[in-house]
Amino acid sequence: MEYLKLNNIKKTFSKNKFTALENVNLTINESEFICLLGPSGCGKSTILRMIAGLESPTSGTIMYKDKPITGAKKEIGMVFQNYSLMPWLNVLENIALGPKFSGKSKNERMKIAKEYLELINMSDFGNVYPYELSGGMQQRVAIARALANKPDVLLMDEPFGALDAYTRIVLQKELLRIWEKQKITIIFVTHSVDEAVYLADKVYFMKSKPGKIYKEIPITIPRERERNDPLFGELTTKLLDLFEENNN
Ligand SMILES: Nc1ncnc2c1ncn2[C@@H]1O[C@H](COP(=O)(O)OP(=O)(O)OP(=O)(O)O)[C@@H](O)[C@H]1O
Repeated sequence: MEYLKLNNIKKTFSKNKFTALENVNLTINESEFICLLGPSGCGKSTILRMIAGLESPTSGTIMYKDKPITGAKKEIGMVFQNYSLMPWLNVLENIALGPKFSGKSKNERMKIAKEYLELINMSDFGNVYPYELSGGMQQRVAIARALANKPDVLLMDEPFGALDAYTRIVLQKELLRIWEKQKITIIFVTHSVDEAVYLADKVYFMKSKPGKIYKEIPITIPRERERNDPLFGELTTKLLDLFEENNN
């Protein structure tokens, strides 16, 4: 059985007849950490939205455990760049939202929410409202909220893009800790070469006009990765060269 497979995907938006993606083939294994990297407009978010079942391909198929994805699924969760927390709910209530929609009792959902609050090291912040938290903390809560649905696959669309450099590094490390503990599959969209090399098992570098996957780069640096590892520098240069080539 193949875990997650995109077969010859084409995506044309009917509104403007714009072909955003063509010929996209991608096979993702269970528990892998994949980064989609590439210039603005190459279709990274469109790929995520299709895997999430929020858009459908114009042609081609997306198979999850050998079944086509035809709409949103509980097994596939998503985290966006802009936190998307409900401002009128406190942290625990935000995390408990998914379990609430899936019909869990108040006791059960609060138990689940506390478990994930602990996972993100924010046990003391359950009663706090999103506006009282820093961007980094809000994004931690958004991750916990997605995980509380117990997804097998987590789609992350530039989740750290709006954070300052230091917070971003801290959350990258946190995310790896959570990924190793939860053994989920992560598909992570980023513009940052450094972030992709730090996080991914494999980086898929994409090209635009039309968007396609141009190269698969396995990141072979042993974990925990150090940015001063010579291989880190080598892979970073290789990916930066791909950006350069794609701009010419
Ligand atoms: N609903 C839509 N209707 C028409 N065109 C769209 C739509 N959504 C995306 N596009 C276009 O499809 C292309 C791919 O968009 P997408 O957001 O997937 O790219 P991206 O690589 O994620 O970009 P960025 O890195 O800037 O977020 C872009 O040219 C975008 O303008």
